[in-house]
Amino acid sequence: MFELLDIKYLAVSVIVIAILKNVLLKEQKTTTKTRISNTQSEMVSAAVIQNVKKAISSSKIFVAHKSYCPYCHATLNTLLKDKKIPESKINLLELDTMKDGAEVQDALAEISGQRTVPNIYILGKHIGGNSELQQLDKEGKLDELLKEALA
Ligand SMILES: N[C@@H](CCC(=O)N[C@@H](CS)C(=O)NCC(=O)O)C(=O)O
Repeated sequence: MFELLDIKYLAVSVIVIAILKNVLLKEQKTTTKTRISNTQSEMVSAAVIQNVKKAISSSKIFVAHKSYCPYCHATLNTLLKDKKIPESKINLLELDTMKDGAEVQDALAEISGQRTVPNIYILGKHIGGNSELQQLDKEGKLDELLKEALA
């Protein structure tokens, strides 16, 4: 009688362990898949990086910005209103409204090490964001740079 019960318990235990093992294995597989797809979605394609580099190097002034960003508004105010740079002389990329803006932002982060906007380049040289632009202006170096860019 006892022996029969023991065998029953043993059989039930083996089944429970097998089910648990199966569930754990399935969970592990899903986690690995999620990690792989996350990595892939964070990758910027070489073609996009190449295109962004080309846009930077072929622009006298390059500003990646976002429509709602107050730092971007300050930068554009400085360049367009204070410094009277014609809009046609600035390569303006509005990342939140353009197609592929998120990818361009990823590429910019890769190229310049800066993820935030505005992301400013003058004559292919990375200036930084709005703080750096305003600092250059305070130091009296911005006018010279802009003059050189528009010469
Ligand atoms: N210190 C920076 C601040 C820029 C900043 O924080 N920009 C925000 C938008 S207003 C940003 O880029 N956030 C991340 C994002 O939009 O992806 C500067 O002066 O440019």
